[in-house]
Amino acid sequence: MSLAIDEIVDEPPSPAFDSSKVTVVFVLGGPGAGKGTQCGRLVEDFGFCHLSAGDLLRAEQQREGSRYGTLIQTCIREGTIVPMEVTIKLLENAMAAALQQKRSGEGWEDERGRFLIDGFPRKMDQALKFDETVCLSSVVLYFSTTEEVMRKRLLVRGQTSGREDDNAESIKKRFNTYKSDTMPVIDHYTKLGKVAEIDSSDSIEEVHKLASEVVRDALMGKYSAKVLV
Ligand SMILES: Nc1ncnc2c1ncn2[C@@H]1O[C@H](COP(=O)(O)OP(=O)(O)OP(=O)(O)O)[C@@H](O)[C@H]1O
Ligand SMILES: O=c1ccn([C@@H]2O[C@H](COP(=O)(O)O)[C@@H](O)[C@H]2O)c(=O)[nH]1
Repeated sequence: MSLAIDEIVDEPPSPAFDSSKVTVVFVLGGPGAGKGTQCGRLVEDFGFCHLSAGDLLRAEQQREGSRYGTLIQTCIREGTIVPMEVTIKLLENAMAAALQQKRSGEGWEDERGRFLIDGFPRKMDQALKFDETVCLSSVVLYFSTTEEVMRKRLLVRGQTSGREDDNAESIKKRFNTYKSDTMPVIDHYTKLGKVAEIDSSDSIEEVHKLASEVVRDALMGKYSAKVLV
């Protein structure tokens, strides 16, 4: 007996969220560049849902019964990248939960949504996988400043943050990982015309003005999502 099957077409999986409805803005920059601070301001301006990959990982690390707790703790302390499957699943779940809440306000009508994904993708494998399976990103906000500025900010933050990685030794490791793993991601998106670089050396207010202008342009489609090649 022969079993008929349809033609087998080797197509990539379609993303979980449609990028014509769901806007994903990646937020990158070195440790302490000011990503989280600026995301907070952009949420107020534009009604984004702000998802920090680091915060999601720290919450998973603390969650009772998590099978990834120890792995996440080690990676964070050593400044290395948690395997992408864990981070991408946490982000996808958080996006689905935010969309299910059916928020109101600009950018959330008719099953739409807008997300600032902070501190992600940190490595090329994450970038490719997220764009392919979760949602094609539209723009990357890249906050750039010097290591000296970042180190100073992190050491000040470390006095009160309680973060295991805001100390001189971890900061050094995080800078190394940033250069080896994250800079190639920024180069990749630069080639696709998706990167808006913002100098974040200035005061929070000044950086916010620049970031706000870029995001306004991005939401008007200046950085249209391109298919990765
Ligand atoms: N423009 C700025 N001028 C001075 N201090 C700043 C500025 N932006 C942020 N900070 C301070 O620097 C510290 C790091 O900022 P923030 O947490 O936003 O950085 P981040 O890029 O999200 O860091 P990480 O990647 O480590 O989470 C915080 O204490 C914050 O208050
Ligand atoms: O995609 C990611 C994002 C973060 N991590 C790990 O978390 C820490 C802290 O991240 P912050 O953005 O500074 O809060 C980072 O150093 C990595 O160890 C990750 O693995 N993957």
